Amino acid sequence: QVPLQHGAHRIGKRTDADMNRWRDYGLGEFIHMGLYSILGGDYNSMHYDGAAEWIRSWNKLPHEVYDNLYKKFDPKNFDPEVWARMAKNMGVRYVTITTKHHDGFCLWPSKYTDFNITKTPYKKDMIGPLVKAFDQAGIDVYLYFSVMDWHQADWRYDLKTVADSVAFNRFKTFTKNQLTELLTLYPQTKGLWFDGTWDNSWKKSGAFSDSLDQYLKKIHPGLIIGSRLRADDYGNRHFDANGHLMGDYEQGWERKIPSDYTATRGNDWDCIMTIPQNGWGYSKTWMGHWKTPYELIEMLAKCVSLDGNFVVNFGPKGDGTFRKKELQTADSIGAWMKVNHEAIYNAGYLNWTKQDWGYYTRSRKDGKIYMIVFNVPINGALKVSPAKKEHIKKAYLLQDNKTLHVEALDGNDVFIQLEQKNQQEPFVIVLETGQGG
Ligand SMILES: C[C@@H]1N[C@@H](C#Cc2ccccc2)[C@H](O)[C@@H]1O
Repeated sequence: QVPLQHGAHRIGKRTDADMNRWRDYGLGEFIHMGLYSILGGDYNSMHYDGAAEWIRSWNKLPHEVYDNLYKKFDPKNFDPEVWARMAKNMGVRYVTITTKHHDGFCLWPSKYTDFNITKTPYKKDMIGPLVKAFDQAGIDVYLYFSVMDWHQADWRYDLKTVADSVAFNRFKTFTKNQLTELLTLYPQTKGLWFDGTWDNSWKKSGAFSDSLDQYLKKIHPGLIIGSRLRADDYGNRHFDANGHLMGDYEQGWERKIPSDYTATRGNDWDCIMTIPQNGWGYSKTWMGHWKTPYELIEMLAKCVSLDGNFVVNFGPKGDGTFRKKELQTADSIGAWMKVNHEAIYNAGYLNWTKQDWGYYTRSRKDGKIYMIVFNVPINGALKVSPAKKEHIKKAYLLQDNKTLHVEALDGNDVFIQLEQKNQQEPFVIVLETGQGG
């Protein structure tokens, strides 16, 4: 073990009520809204082929032009109730909203920079009404905050000189002040989602990141912060030099999902996912493949089957409305969740052998086992190999309680026989098990 002052201070999962609630969410939503939403990935009739919220880094777009977009920011059709209703209908249980992305523009009336929403034609705070609307809809709110801030003169990518460190110390104070402001203005917030912490300046600030983490949890008990905030004594992020997770959950799964349970290292984690191939802020042109609702539902099932949560990203337009494709996706996922949420909420990993037909989840409430089926074999029989000493007593379709025939095979294995083989969408089978031979 490497001696560390600023490594993980807890080994293993958080087990308090706030974290248990986080663990049971299953499905979440991410929302990226900012100045980049105005451009939608385009400038001067050219399309930026990177992630739309990174357009300020495009060499064809002068920084001054981008930074002056605040003069045009006016989401006239923004209605927090509409955003909350969409999320509720989709079946999400937590939402993460950008308060400040890498460009440094604040969607709340920050008193620590004029680069904020009160200086725009819209003038009004967006974060407060959103936190209220989601909270009233019973959806927990998390605030995304980018440490990297391209607008702040004291931001540094690295600390090479004394002057760098003097400036970055001012920047760290600015950061702490803004975070204190967010938690004070929006006390309903359940957690902070940090981003923009990959540069050397922050990697060299492990002691500060540790003290900031502890300070934020002191002023906001129960606050949930993932592994993207901290760096250890040697600049390691997510996992310290001894391989221990620094954070309440692993926050590294951005547009990727663990291959199996081993890859989760037994930690809490969630996967954040874009509907297009890449790009989090609104883009007029979705490049590459657009994930279908069924692809997203399969990712959801896989994440929950591996003890994680799955978070789908939406990028509203500059006027505050969502593109049709995103509304349709939310509707489709919501329709599936209305029938099958029992296999997703309060559910997690089951240590049975993974089969080709889909994913197992096990309820953390009553131990019920669910088969989320995506691939029905030609023979219409779904193989199940329960763990030793567990045997299948009954199998039935969640959607209509129709009992299915369970055919005993060698040992403890069974075939669940499907009378109807031409399923048109993913479905769930509930298994009731018993102990014994
Ligand atoms: C949650 C996501 N993190 C941000 C990023 C990034 C990024 C930066 C460099 C290389 C690869 C990815 C994206 O802009 C979005 O906010």
